[in-house]
Amino acid sequence: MRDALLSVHDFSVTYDVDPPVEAVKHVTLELRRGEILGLAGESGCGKTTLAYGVQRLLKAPAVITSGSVVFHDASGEDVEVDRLDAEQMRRFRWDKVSMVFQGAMNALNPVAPIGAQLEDVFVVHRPQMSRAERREAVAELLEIVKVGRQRARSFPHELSGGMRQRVMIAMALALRPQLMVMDEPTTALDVLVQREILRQISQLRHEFGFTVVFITHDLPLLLEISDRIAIMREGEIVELDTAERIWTNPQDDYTKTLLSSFPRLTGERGVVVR
Ligand SMILES: Nc1ncnc2c1ncn2[C@@H]1O[C@H](COP(=O)(O)OP(=O)(O)OP(=O)(O)O)[C@@H](O)[C@H]1O
Repeated sequence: MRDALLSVHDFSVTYDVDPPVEAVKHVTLELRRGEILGLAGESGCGKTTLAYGVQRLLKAPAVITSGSVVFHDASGEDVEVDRLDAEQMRRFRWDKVSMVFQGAMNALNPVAPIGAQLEDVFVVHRPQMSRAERREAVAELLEIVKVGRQRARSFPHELSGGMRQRVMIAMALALRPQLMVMDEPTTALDVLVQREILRQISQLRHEFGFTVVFITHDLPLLLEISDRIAIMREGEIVELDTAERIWTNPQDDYTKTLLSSFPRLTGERGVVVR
């Protein structure tokens, strides 16, 4: 199996407004299997556009103006993402990649128990599963994300924000994707809950072997949880290196500025065991 999971080459996105916004400019990067890649940079630098763009999730006025994206599937097959038709793309998004959005926990249906909502993922995407199998899979998922199987009948409003976000992570894990893109997934949560969830994601990716792209402007957080960090500025990746080297020996002036803008709260990295 190849070490690389996703190869992005010369990828550019422009928002075709007046004047046009070149949101992502000639980005080339390779995601490695099993890593947590942090994507950092100020608001508006293009993080979300890049992450959505490589999955072809952008709508007009966004236009992909250059580049290619190849997904190196665990089966050994190379999937050229830009060549997939609509139906292949839909399946690709669910089976290979999953997303956890900012405030995702508010996307749960308020009038349906969380177990039923998780089950729906299997109803739609694994129609061959029996009801009993689905129920068991849901119970397992709720255990994995430490919500507990006994909560399957709970409604979203009966759960805390942290619990609801765990349910969303369970949903993202349901089909065992190879890549999980998390866009500010825990910013709405208090710091302790956030750390706890991140610790768990880090453990889960070892267990399940998925890759994580974690997007945030919270660089100290990324330093704790990421294997590598890409620093984005004005649509470009100005530096990409291990979290260790970004922390101890940043090369780019902008990275240095970003680092110096955060107070050293603990003086040390590694609150999250990687
Ligand atoms: N629909 C749109 N139309 C026009 N410009 C857009 C649109 N969406 C984003 N942009 C612009 O593209 C640039 C990149 O935005 P993007 O949301 O990708 O940045 P970001 O780094 O993810 O920011 P944030 O951290 O605030 O989410 C910004 O200048 C933004 O104003």
